Amino acid sequence: MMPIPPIYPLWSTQTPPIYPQDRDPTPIVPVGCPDPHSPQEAHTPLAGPPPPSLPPLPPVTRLIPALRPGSIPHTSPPPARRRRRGAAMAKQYDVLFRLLLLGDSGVGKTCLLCRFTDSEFHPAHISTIGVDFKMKTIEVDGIKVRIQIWDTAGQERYQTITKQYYRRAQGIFLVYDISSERSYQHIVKWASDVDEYAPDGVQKILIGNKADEEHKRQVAKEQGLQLAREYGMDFYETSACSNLNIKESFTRLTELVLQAHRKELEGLRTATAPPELAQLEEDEQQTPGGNDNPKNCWC
Ligand SMILES: Nc1nc2c(ncn2[C@@H]2O[C@H](COP(=O)(O)OP(=O)(O)OP(=O)(O)O)[C@@H](O)[C@H]2O)c(=O)[nH]1
Repeated sequence: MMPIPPIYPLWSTQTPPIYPQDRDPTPIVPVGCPDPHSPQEAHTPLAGPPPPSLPPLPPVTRLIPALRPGSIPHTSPPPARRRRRGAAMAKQYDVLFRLLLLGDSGVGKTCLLCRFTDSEFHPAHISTIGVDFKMKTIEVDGIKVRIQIWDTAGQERYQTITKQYYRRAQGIFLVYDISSERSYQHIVKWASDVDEYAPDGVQKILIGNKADEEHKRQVAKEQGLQLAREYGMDFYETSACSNLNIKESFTRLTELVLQAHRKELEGLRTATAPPELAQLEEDEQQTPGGNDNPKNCWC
């Protein structure tokens, strides 16, 4: 029979002895360190004289690259790798640029994106945190256009982050929900933020989403058209749920961006490398959100 160990209350100042049966047979090895008990990792001393002492390491001046506003978060590949990947992608597209989805929380920005890139619709609302993106290549007027579509969080608290992405967009969707008068009224505020933070000449279109919810409609189609006219924008009523005008609206904004950058795109067919209006930052497989988790963020 094993002796019964004494009970040590939590408030006891006495250190309890370690009984052999209490010892953890597996030593704790910090993650990332070689396991000193693993035969493969065992350290074998080198034969011969001890190695000469190494020169002192230079002082570490910067461990983490500074993140400029609107720059690529720390997950982005180094420039050389990006260039190589750009070259590898060269055969697959003629031009690359970036579109941004803006609008109140819950208007359906993520659903529009998922419907367009993956032909999927998610009935649950999981709020985007910060920003996320997906990519898709489409052909417009015989030009293969690779588009990065950035999905931003509609919630007020993320707007300091999301505004940093405006300035690198070539095209912007301003999205409201036809069943929410409030989201329609807020378009004025979104448009004024775009004027303030996005580059001159950025292309915009207005989207009234959830057009399938006719019974809940609070914003007449005419109101959408009127607002779009005031801002000089194209207008679409869409439904991510029933796949109404999704391809049409994404293709239209792409066309507008192409038209706006016609000069830069001249000689496209003779160019050796595709012009990149936006830098190719990551391919889909490597986005933190990936294509599997559209709600992950880069913030
Ligand atoms: N009926 C209907 N529901 C939609 C449509 N688009 C989105 N929804 C629903 O609206 C809710 C919000 O959609 P999201 O795409 O997550 O909204 P969001 O604008 O990305 O929201 P944030 O990430 O918080 O900014 C979800 O429950 C969706 O299923 C649509 O076209 N029709």
